[in-house]
Amino acid sequence: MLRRAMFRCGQLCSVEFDLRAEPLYFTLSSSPQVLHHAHQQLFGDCGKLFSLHVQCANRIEKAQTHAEIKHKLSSTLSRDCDVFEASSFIPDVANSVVKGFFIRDKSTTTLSEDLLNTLRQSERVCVFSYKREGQYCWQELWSPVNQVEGSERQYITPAAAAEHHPSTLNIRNSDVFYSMDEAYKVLQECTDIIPESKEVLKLVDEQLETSRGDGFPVIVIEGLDATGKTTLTEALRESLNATLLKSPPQCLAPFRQRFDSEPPLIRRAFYALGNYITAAHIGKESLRAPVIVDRYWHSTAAYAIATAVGGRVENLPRPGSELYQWPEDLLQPNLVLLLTVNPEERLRRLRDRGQDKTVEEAELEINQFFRLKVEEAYKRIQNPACIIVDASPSPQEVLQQVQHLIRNKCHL
Ligand SMILES: Nc1ncnc2c1ncn2[C@@H]1O[C@H](COP(=O)(O)OP(=O)(O)OP(=O)(O)O)[C@@H](O)[C@H]1O
Ligand SMILES: Nc1ccn([C@@H]2O[C@H](COP(=O)(O)O)[C@@H](O)[C@H]2O)c(=O)n1
Repeated sequence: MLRRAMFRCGQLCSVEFDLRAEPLYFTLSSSPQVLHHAHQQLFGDCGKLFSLHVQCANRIEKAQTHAEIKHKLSSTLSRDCDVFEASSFIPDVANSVVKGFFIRDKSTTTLSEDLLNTLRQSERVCVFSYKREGQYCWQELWSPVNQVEGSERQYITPAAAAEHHPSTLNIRNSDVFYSMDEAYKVLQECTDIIPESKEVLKLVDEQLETSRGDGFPVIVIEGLDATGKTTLTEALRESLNATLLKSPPQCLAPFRQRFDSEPPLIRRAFYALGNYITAAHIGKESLRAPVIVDRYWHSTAAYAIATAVGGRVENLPRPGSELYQWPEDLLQPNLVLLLTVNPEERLRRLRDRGQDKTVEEAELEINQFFRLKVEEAYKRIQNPACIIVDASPSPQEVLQQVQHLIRNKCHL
């Protein structure tokens, strides 16, 4: 197999060197180019530098191999190795991103080389190494025996930042699905390796009738975990004499853990299909009574986008991006309410629920960027957009606030 570098001439390349800052951007050229200071810092004076990516035509195998490598790198490499997420892409061109890793090994051991050599024995894994001479740095195909495999030198050439963060380019139909068919295809492609896919597809097939006439209102309650969705949806069910549904629906519960352990392509397709099953239930139930839905497409899209996009909130797709548009073939609710509480109150609620203190604090601290991105993505979703509800007051006050909104917007 021809091994082609992830970082290639003609493409813009990025390395998530520091998650709090912009990625470091560069291109490649066949003539030597002087590195900027920041690039020198990244490449450093340390001994060994590698890039690594999966090259494979089958998207399911590629996603799984990438996830396996990510796990291996983080669990095996010593503290002397830094592993950065890296991409190469064509600016503004959807699905042009090739994802991989950049490894900086400061140790004197051969741990990273041993691991890379093992990975490299797979036809699908390509490893390139970097050499420095003064202010110049270039990449070459890496072979542990001969050190380099005589490929042409490609010099690292500093470049200006891309207008759109690379992780936004591959979201459509990899992280977020905008039609049932696209999500369905992913699970069809998985049936050999994940037998449960067949059962999920069967459940989807059984629920195809999703059209809804002028039935009762459908109200979706969204929000991060521990914002009070369960508490509120139960109270609304009683007070409105409504039917309470969830996405993913109960019939998918036995499969959830299985799909949660899969890479984003497969996991997100599973949740997308869950929404279509819930839509079918909504279609039927809203003929009889108002329907309250605990999480729906806003959650599926917001979590998927926030996970796919590295680093800061500023890296999210811009407001108004088509990535925030509701899928045309998915039943729309009449009202979507987003419960928000400040991080301290959410932490208190998580604690009261009995979650281990250190774990939850670590989660809030480490995932601060993630939480901000999920909340912001929720707010950017359109048609329908969500209405923000301050869920900090007591459960009774939140219920009253929401009942008032439902009366005004849905005339219930
Ligand atoms: N308005 C409120 N004021 C104070 N505590 C609340 C309020 N609403 C819910 N809680 C408490 O906060 C915790 C989380 O609430 P709940 O389980 O309803 O959240 P959730 O959004 O459904 O969470 P998850 O998505 O993780 O299931 C529970 O212990 C609940 O009793
Ligand atoms: N409609 C939905 C609902 C959930 N998800 C995914 O599940 C996670 C949150 O679920 P909870 O049981 O904790 O509420 C979240 O990570 C989402 O990725 C979804 O995609 N779509």
